[in-house]
Amino acid sequence: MSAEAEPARRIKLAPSILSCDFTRLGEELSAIAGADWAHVDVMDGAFVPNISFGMPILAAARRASNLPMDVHLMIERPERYLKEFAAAGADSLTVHVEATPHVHRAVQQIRELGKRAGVTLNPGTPLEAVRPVLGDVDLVLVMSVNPGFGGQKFIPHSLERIRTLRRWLDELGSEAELQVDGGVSPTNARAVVAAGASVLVAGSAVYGRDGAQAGLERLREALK
Ligand SMILES: O=C(CO)[C@@H](O)[C@H](O)COP(=O)(O)O
Ligand SMILES: [Fe+2]
Repeated sequence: MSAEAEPARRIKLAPSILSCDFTRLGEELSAIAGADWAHVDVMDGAFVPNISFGMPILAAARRASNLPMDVHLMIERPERYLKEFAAAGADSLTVHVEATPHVHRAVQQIRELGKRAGVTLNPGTPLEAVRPVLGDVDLVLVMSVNPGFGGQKFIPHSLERIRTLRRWLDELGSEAELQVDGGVSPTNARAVVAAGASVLVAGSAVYGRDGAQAGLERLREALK
């Protein structure tokens, strides 16, 4: 039976703390204790047109929560900082193919640091760009918005890209997680999972309205 007909895999939820209230970081992390991972968006103002935060905030989040820290590096030449982010508490480190000419080396370095190695690409980048490293990663992230900001609208064509990557991973016999990030909400979560995603990132849909606990619950309900 195809993934389209019946998504059988256990779906992980990874709320993005980019949308949380930073004055209450500890409480905002406690509110998502029922999630699977905390998604940590690092932006450098060069690779993307926004600056978020770096190692000190990751280290604080690490101290405040037992959740695995899933770090999405939207920074130029991420290999310069992998060691520091690993030391600050990252459990997974995801790099953009557009951000380095040495994506394979970066992935190798992440694994040598003992962390989950992830690769990702912008919505406008052909999927072929990640294909050579699919057998070497623990996670593939499909960006379903242009990276840089929370609260954007899901790009519908992303569903096709998720389906293709799911097929490629299955053909390789890869157990890598297929993560989707950007505009994920209770409205589209089922379709994203049906297309083959195993990890959903959600920022504004979790932290946006009436508290993260309720937001997380709505997302889970939508998947039932
Ligand atoms: O990496 C990014 C944005 O660049 C994301 O992780 C966002 O933080 C997700 O936020 P929503 O689109 O779910 O509001
Ligand atoms: Fe992200």
